[in-house]
Parts: sequence; structure tokens; C-alpha cells
Amino acid sequence: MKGEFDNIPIVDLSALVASATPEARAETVAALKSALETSGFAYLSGHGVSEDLVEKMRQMNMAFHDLPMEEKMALKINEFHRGYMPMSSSTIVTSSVAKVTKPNRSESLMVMHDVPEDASYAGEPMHGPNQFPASLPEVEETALAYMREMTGLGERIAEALAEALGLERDWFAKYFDTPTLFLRLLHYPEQPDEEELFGSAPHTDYGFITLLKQDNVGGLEVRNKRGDWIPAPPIEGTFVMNVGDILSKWSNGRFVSTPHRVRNLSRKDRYSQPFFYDPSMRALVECPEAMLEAGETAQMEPVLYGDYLLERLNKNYDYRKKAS
Ligand SMILES: O=C(O)CCC(=O)C(=O)O
Ligand SMILES: [Fe+2]
Repeated sequence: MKGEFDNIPIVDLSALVASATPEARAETVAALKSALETSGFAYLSGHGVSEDLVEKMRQMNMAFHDLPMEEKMALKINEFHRGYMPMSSSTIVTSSVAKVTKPNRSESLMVMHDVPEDASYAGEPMHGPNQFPASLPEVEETALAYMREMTGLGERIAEALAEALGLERDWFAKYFDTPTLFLRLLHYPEQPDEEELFGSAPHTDYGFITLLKQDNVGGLEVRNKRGDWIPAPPIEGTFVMNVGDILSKWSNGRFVSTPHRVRNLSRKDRYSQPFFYDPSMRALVECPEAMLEAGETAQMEPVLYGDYLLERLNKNYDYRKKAS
């Protein structure tokens, strides 16, 4: 049943490759479906992303946040949502989950899909230059390589999700021809245990799916239907995957987008790197007729993913509020 969970299952994705037997693939799809219908969360093992690259990305995340504040501030987030977000610059006012009054206790470098200067869509909303530290070129190299690998994983998962919804395997592909990608390199300093104070306040994610790598500190929690916060501690070799709001709507509520939060009460710094795999800005998101059962109606109004995303971002990020 939706929301009734006390732990988050591990789903082994190794059978999502072309060489796997149809039976093994079907079992994996069924396991993923069950997790996403119940908690909207799963730990993914057998994901095929190089552990060396994951570790390199973590090192670069730490190295970036160790840079002098001046250097980070010179990369302050631009109108294309790329660059450095200092501590206390976002408050999740669209949270349907909690009254959020205090800004998040985190700082981050937001990296998005690379936009070639001569692309026809360069300069459109969310399509502009990334900002990387010139003194640490490996941050850029690693982030771009990491996003490429994670995009491959996102594609394999989208195929499995289509099958889980009873659609053709490649059903989602047309909506991801120029996917909207976010890699957020987050640093959470230790925080006091204080009312309404969070590294990341209770929220649901906006997009399609989130693939999170966290370090070994812990602090992520997921809320079940009873209102208990279930810890989602790190498990080596896995990503934490969760369903975002647009996938939940797209699937007519089959997959659930579940509230989660971060409190870093560990007395150590925490680093994490969520990757958000979202449709093209121009994708028209509409519940597929082929998915609906007899008598079932689509709950969502069709929406351009870009319009939906900009509305959410404009409300939550200080740097965008003046412009909107
Ligand atoms: O850092 C984490 O563990 C979770 C971050 C998160 O929920 C988000 O960025 O949406
Ligand atoms: Fe999140």
C-alpha cells in the first residue's frame, strides 16, 4: 500500500542490460515497480556506474567546498541556474510537507546539462553556461563525465519504468531528447538539533527521478504514511533513487513522490551529490492513455515541463525571486 513502509528496499539493476534474460529483466522491473508504488524510494545496486568515478566526484565535491569563499562567490548562481549557492539562499516555500521558515543549512554547486554555444536553444531559460572553478579544472572534467554516466543510468531506468507502467520500453525516450539534468554538489555542515532547522527541509523533488550518492555520514530521512521519519543511511555501492512530482503525476499517481529531509546531527561535515534526471524543457507531459485502466481518468492537466519547472524554481530560490 502507498506510503506503508518501514524500510527502503534494495533493487539490483544488473538485469537491465541487453544481455539479460527476459525473465531476469521482468523480475527487476517488478521489484522496482513495487518499491516505487509503496515508498517511492529504492536503493539501487548493480547500476553499472563506475565506483571510481563516483568516488572521484565525491573528492571533487569536497575540494570545491574547501576553496576560499571569494572564489566560490565569484561563481555565484547565474540566471541559468548554474553556479554556487551559498548557505541559506533557498527556502522551500512550495513544500506541501511542512511549514518551512528557516533557510536550509547547506551550500552547493549546481551543475546542469552542458549547452553548446551554437545550440539553437542556447540562451533560452535553463540553457546557458555552467560555472566551474578555474583553479580546480578536475571539478568540471569529473562533473561532466559523471553526468554522462548518470544519464545512461537514467535512460535504463526510464525504460524499466515504462515497462512497469505497461508501456513500450522506449516510451519515455522521446521526452528526453535534450534532458534537463541537474547535478548538485552539496555540503552540509554539522547543525544543532533545533526545531525547524534542517540541512534540507522536508520536501518532495520536482522532477522525474533523483539518483543520490551520499557519503558515509547519514542524515537523510523519508516520511511514511504514519508520519514516521525512516532513516535512509548510506549503503555502499548503491544510489538512493526516488520518484519526483512530475513522474508521480505522469504515472497518474501509480508511483509516489515521498517527502524527505536531511538533518546532519553527526558533528561531521556531510557531502552528497544528487543527480536529477528530468525531461526536456519542451516536453509536453501528459498521462498516457495506454496506461489507464478501464474507467480510470487522467488526473493531471497536460503541462510543458519547462513551464512547470520554472514556476517551481521561481518560488524557491532567492536569486530568482526579484526577476519573477
Ligand atoms: O543530500 C541528500 O541526502 C538529499 C538531498 C535532496 O533531497 C535534494 O537535493 O533534493
Ligand atoms: Fe530531495
